[in-house]
Amino acid sequence: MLSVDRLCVGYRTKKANIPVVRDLSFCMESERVLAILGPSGCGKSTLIGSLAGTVPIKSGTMTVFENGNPEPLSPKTHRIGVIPQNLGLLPWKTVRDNCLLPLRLRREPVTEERRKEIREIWQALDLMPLLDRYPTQLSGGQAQRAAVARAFILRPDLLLMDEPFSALDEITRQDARELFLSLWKRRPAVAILVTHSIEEALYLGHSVFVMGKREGKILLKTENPFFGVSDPRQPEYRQIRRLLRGRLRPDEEEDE
Ligand SMILES: Nc1ncnc2c1ncn2[C@@H]1O[C@H](COP(=O)(O)OP(=O)(O)OP(=O)(O)O)[C@@H](O)[C@H]1O
Repeated sequence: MLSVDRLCVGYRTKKANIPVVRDLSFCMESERVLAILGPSGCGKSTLIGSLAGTVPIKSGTMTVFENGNPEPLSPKTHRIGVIPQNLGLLPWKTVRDNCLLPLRLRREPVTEERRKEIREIWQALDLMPLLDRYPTQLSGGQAQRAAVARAFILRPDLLLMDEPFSALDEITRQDARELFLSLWKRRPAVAILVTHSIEEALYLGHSVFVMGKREGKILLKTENPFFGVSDPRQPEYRQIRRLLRGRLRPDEEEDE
């Protein structure tokens, strides 16, 4: 389980302090995906960065409970798989080396069993013919698949995804979502997905948050019974979609 309690994060520039997230609290059970929606600039990437350990927090706690024992979330002690907005592939390394880098940094031995699993991930993502290419030699969709592979190869305890499929056309995007889901089901981790797509949030999130423009406030939290359901036609689906759409409109924030 992941617990975030009264998290405050901001940036300091030469001229000002910029508070971005204030007193944000939420809890996630194991093996769940949380999808976060919110207007541009509301602090979604900042939250992802805080959880990944790349953006320093001002106050608050982020705790992982394993077998009931609390431990502060840290990239040193936890496996945190990140798919950042820019994918974060190193241009001077091949797809193979990019994918294996997190394991090498952690000095993890690649056992025969692990090697088999890595191969299966590459095969599932159709990366085998691309392993010796460099990121600049990949299409947007191929690069995205390499970033997804890299995150899953780590066997993450926590998987953080910042608009991982945003650069893809609609058909490739649908394929990428399905691939993500099948990989996640094999080895379910606590996962947080930032997206601008309501449909994507409802396909990939067990629960969905809508963040507001001001101070990373959560305007709406909803459970989503349509996780992994493609082409839902039930009225309840349309109802949740309408609710989320309404909450994403800027003028809806004022009445909170
Ligand atoms: N390094 C930084 N220094 C100063 N301000 C920053 C920095 N990074 C982000 N910000 C500011 O923090 C706020 C939140 O940015 P963030 O990238 O978290 O938003 P976001 O919700 O992910 O946006 P988008 O949907 O456009 O990606 C914005 O006002 C942004 O200008």
